Amino acid sequence: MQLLEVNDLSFTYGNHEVLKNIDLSIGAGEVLCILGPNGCGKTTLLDCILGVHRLAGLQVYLNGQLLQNINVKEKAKLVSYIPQKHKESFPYRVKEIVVMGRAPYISGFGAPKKEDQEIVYNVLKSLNIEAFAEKIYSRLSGGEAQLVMIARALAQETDLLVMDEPTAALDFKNEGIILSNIIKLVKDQNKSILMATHFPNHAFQLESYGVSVKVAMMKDGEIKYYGKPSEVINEKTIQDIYGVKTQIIRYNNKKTKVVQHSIVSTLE
Ligand SMILES: Nc1ncnc2c1ncn2[C@@H]1O[C@H](COP(=O)(O)OP(=O)(O)OP(=O)(O)O)[C@@H](O)[C@H]1O
Repeated sequence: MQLLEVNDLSFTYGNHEVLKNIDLSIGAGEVLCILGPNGCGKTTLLDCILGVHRLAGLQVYLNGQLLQNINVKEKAKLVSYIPQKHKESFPYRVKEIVVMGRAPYISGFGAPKKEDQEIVYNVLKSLNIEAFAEKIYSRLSGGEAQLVMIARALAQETDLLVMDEPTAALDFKNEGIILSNIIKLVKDQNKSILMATHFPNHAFQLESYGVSVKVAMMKDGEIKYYGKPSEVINEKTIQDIYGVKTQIIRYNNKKTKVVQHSIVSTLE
């Protein structure tokens, strides 16, 4: 059974058809990267899967259960969401933000138990950010805040994590830190990740580090190419999707000792 299965999903805003006949699936320990130009429907697709948009038919299954049949609390135990940017005006401490991930396990008006606090500490430790615990979340840098969002999702203990452009607005170093953590989550903890990204090279990098990764390349609300990064991302498909000329470079990744692909745009 797949963790996530999407069958023939179409979605319209008013009479604007934004998603057309989307099929995809994610199993345990797999990553699916959604690639595609601005406005092609990536966020709408994530929102349909998260249940933000109401669906009427039999299109989305989480852990074998039809999305509409899962109540909010149960859904929060199956899938967690890591937003692109998260603004928090109240001066919460990091540990308070992360403990919010425990909400589906806390009953009614109950407070987090010792066990919840331990889980929070353990996830902060697993991401090497335990030193942030007492810091005020809204004062963190973009990269630090993104790690805290990942920590909150891990505290939620779901097998599937949905990320909307997890490295948007991050500098080169922080982008690498987030990607390494994604690799660890999948390889060490068998997590599954659905992520929208603007960077085809992210998919190549995950592949070269031995992650089981696929890409869905979208254009105008449709998935036009679907498969392993090294099999579907190339000069032709990128030209079709984004309308830009590129060149794929292949080189030996000294760390992984495998041939890694990288795509660069060739400016005209
Ligand atoms: N709430 C809405 N009501 C009407 N149209 C919307 C709404 N949200 C998005 N759209 C439209 O749906 C299309 C897909 O938008 P979406 O945000 O899913 O694209 P995206 O691929 O995530 O874009 P980006 O890469 O810029 O984040 C766009 O044409 C957008 O204008």
